[in-house]
Amino acid sequence: MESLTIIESKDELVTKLKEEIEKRSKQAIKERKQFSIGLSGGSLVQYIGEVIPRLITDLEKWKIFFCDERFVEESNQDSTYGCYKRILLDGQTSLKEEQFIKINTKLSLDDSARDYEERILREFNCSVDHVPKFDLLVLGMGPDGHTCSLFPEHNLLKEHNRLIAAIDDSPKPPLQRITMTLSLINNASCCCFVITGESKAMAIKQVFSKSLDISYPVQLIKPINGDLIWILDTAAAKFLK
Ligand SMILES: O=C1O[C@H](COP(=O)(O)O)[C@@H](O)[C@H](O)[C@H]1O
Repeated sequence: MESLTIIESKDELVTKLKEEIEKRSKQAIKERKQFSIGLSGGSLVQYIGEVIPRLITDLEKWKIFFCDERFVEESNQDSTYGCYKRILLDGQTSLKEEQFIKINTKLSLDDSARDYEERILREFNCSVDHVPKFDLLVLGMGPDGHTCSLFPEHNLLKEHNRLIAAIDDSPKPPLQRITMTLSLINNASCCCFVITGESKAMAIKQVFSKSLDISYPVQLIKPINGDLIWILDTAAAKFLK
C-alpha cells in the first residue's frame, strides 16, 4: 500500500505521525511483543520529540534504531542519538537508554558500521544471511533527494551485500556517517517519509512525476513487502497537483 497525506500545520503533522506510529506499534506488540522502529535525524527529531510523549503504547516494548547516524560523539550537536537523547530521555518519557541501539564511535568508522550491523542482527535474532524486518522506519529527505545517508549518484546506492554501510565522503556534513542500505530499508514492514519545507518542493515534484530521467535516492525506497507512506506539508507539496 502506498499513501500520500498533505498536511496544513505542524499540529496536523504530529497528529498524523502519532496515528501511524501508534497503529504500527500496537500491531507489532500484539503480534510479537516488541516494536522495532528506525528513526532518522535532521528535521524529523522535533516531530518525533512531540509525538512519542503523547503516544498510547507500551513504550517498554520498544527497540529504537537509527536509519542513519553521523559518526560523531553523542555530545556533538550533529549526533542524531544525542538530539533524541536530549528530548526523549532525562524524564520526558519512560524510555531507557538501553532501548536505543546506537553506533559505537570509539571504533573506527568501518568497524563501527560492522558492529552496528551485528547488533541489529542480534536484536532480531537473525543470522547473517537473513535480512531483519523493521516494523517501521521513519525517513526524511534532503533537498537533493537523499534519504538516510544515501546520496545521489553515490556508490552506496549499489551496495547489495551489507545491511549497514559506512560513508566517509558525505556531500552533507559531517563527512563520516553510518547508514542503513537499500536492502535493509526495503525489507521493512513500513517506510514512512516525513518531508517538510519549500526547499524540498522541486525534488518532491520530480519524485512524484515518476520520471525515469531523474534518479533520487528516495525513489529507490520501495518496501518489497510493506507499506510506503508519504507525509508532506503544503510547502514541500506545493508543486503537486
Ligand atoms: O543528514 C540528514 O538529512 C536527512 C534529511 O534531513 P532534513 O533535516 O532535511 O529533514 C535526514 O533524514 C537524515 O537522517 C540525516 O542524517
